[in-house]
Amino acid sequence: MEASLQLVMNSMSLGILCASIVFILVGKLVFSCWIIPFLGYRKLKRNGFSGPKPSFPFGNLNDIKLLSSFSSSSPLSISNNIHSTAFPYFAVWQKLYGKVMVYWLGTEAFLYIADPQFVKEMSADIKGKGWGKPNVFKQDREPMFGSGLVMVEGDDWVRHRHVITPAFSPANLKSATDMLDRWGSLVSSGQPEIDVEREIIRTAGEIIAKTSFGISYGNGRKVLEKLRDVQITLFKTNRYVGVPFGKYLNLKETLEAKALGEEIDALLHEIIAERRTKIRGGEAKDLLGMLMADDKNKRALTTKELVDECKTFFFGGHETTALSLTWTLLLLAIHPTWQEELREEIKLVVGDGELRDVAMLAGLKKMGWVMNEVLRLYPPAPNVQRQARQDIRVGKVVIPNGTNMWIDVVSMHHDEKLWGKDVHEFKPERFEDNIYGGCNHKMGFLPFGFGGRMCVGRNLTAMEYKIMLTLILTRFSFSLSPNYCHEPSHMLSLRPKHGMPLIFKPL
Ligand code: HEM
Repeated sequence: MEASLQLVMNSMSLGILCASIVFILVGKLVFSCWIIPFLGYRKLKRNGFSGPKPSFPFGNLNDIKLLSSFSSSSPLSISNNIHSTAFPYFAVWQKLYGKVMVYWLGTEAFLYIADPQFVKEMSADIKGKGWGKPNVFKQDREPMFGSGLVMVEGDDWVRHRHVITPAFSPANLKSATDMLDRWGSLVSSGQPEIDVEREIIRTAGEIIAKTSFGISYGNGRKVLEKLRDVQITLFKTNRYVGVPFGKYLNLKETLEAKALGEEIDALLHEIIAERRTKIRGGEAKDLLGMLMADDKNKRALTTKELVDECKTFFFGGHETTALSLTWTLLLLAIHPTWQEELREEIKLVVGDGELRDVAMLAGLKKMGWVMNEVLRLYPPAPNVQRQARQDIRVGKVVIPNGTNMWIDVVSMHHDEKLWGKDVHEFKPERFEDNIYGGCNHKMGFLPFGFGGRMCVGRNLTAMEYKIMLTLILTRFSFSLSPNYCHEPSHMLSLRPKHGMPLIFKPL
């Protein structure tokens, strides 16, 4: 009798324990998925920020999908007025709620900002180290960037940036010449149409693999191909970023990205291990070598940090530069007078010789204007992201601690009020005497971001851009293929959705 009473008591306590655990778990879930976002919503509203009404648990994801489905592409007309094509939902919401408003990715609030004065005021007192990067993207994009420089924060960011910045020295760009040889043989074999997007991304990948990691394209290509696969997987339109348990709604994509991320890590571990043996032999001239040379220093990066930085640089170091060249070739193909202007400038600065001396690049001034104008009209990094790590006062309003921020660079670069009536025209001369291109606000032109977290690779990019464009312009003239279909689209970077076929003629 006593034994069976004990058994009942035991199973009751077990039942109570299980019920308590379930209660706590459900409570935690409701708190993090519903109460916290709801309190955040109220705080943002109290501060006067409005925006499209979110629904639980998807936020505005369904509106984004719906409005994106109306976006159009056209094989015939090429307009540089791209904001409503690439970001139709922001274009619609901006008209309704203004240039600073709130939208929701699942249960994550994002403060959308397309007003340079607001960017200036919100960043006035915050140093690079004080900014966060949205946790929701850190988790989602872990297979691509890990905790590399783009995502890392606080004292770790200071340490990474300190180790990395000096490593940006003039790079070996021989592979650009190899690309042009490849194009030359394609043209002479009777195939004058080339998809320059694919070709240039390949070459820029080759350059970063060689110059930053001292590895052959063969090895680098494996990493780049897998990074590209992760990018495609992560940017499939049907994903639920920000939705609680969203990764389980996209289980196939989540597992695919994770597996690819692990394969990339394994390849990079191999490359790093190989370099460790070489460095002992005294070879440390490229980015990876320099990042590893400090191994005994207490600021040195761990192997996991090195792997993450390699991923970051492999990706960040080739795609943006390649896209700036790709969009340049589009604009030069439809503005042949600018092709001629640049050829004339090259003749004056470089003569008939070869562009060997990096100092010559500074003389290519018009090419610099063209690069800035392309980065204005088609910024390869179309937005800059931050997360508040403290309450931030901007005039009368407060951005609450933890708020994600999405700064819409494309919108600011295409804002008639900032640039004037000719805002959508390709006019490189607007940068002739003015590094801000005549924009009436200094924070209105942000192709490389702003403040302490501004892009570390911007000087390398300018160099690579000028060398590659000089090589292309002195060997070929080019025009647009009738097969080109103009649809700039957002897949982390701003890219031509249907590639960039051009017709090349050797000079
Ligand atoms: C046209 C070419 C490029 C564009 C448009 C571009 C754009 C950007 C932008 C907008 C940011 C964010 C800045 C911010 O948060 O304020 C960034 C950061 C970064 N970029 Fe670039 N980038 C380019 C080329 C490169 C290259 C060639 C490399 C490396 C070789 C590179 C490596 C990085 C890294 C590591 C960061 C993170 C910096 C930090 O948070 O401290 N980028 N870039």
